[in-house]
Amino acid sequence: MSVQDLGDKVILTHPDDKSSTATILKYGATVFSWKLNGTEQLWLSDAAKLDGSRPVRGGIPLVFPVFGKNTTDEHLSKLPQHGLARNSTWEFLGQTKSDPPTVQFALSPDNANKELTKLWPFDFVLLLTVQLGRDYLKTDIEVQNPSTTREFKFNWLFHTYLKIEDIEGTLVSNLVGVKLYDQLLKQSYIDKHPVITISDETDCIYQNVDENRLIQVVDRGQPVHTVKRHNLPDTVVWNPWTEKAGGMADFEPKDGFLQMVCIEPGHVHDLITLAPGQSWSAYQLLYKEQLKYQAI
Ligand SMILES: O=P(O)(O)OC[C@H]1O[C@H](O)[C@H](O)[C@@H](O)[C@@H]1O
Repeated sequence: MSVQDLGDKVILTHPDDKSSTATILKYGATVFSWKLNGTEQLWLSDAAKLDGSRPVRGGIPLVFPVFGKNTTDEHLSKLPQHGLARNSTWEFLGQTKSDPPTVQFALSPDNANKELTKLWPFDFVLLLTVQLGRDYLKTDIEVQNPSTTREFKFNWLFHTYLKIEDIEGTLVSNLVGVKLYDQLLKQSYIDKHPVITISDETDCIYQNVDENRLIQVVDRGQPVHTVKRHNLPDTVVWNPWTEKAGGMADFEPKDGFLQMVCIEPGHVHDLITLAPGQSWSAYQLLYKEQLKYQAI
């Protein structure tokens, strides 16, 4: 059975390898587990809420229609950090393919968090497609504007928590030479480091990253994760480190930041404007690839 609907969550099992699975919570349409040959690829806090009481701390939370906290847009500025997609229960539309197992989820004002759609009163349809490949996990998003009269502006981001052995031996590659906005320093600069190493709180938005750059998480010389993006020009690299992790009630264990790094593909450097009747789509592909240091 390659797709099981268990009520609050859906489990995909690859037909060629029963130990490769993906589990999606309908709340937030959050992929909170991706096992490849039985090995978990995503980091999930031990204190993550999976009961719909708050966004999932880990996996791949979905960020829409705003990344972070907007302070300028009349409506977006009323929404909580990261918007309403991750704290709404999506409708499971069912299986679109059995091999590779592929399923779809939908969100609109009909089923989105009512308190939040009051604050952001626009008509929208989100369609998330999750595909479990033999050695990859692909998440596609389509954002539709069904209105015939009103445009809306939005950000989109896959807030992906990647599981690693040890942050001290890990680096992130192929972002050299990219302009970033450092959310901690509140400064923009070009990252001239050949690779990113993380030894403290890190919160950087890499902007307009060439789509041909394969972002790799490399653990002691071995690429453990490769992230390919389509139509997602920006990538946030985030690690809360000790103090911030200590301040998050749903972040456990408190030293769990040593086993995770967030690589978050999105469109966040500015707002996308979607005209009436138009749609926008993008995807994130997580897969295994040999080491590829690129100079783009
Ligand atoms: O705690 P959350 O609302 O899930 O946000 C967690 C993090 O998300 C992103 O990575 C932002 O760049 C960070 O500034 C933020 O702390």
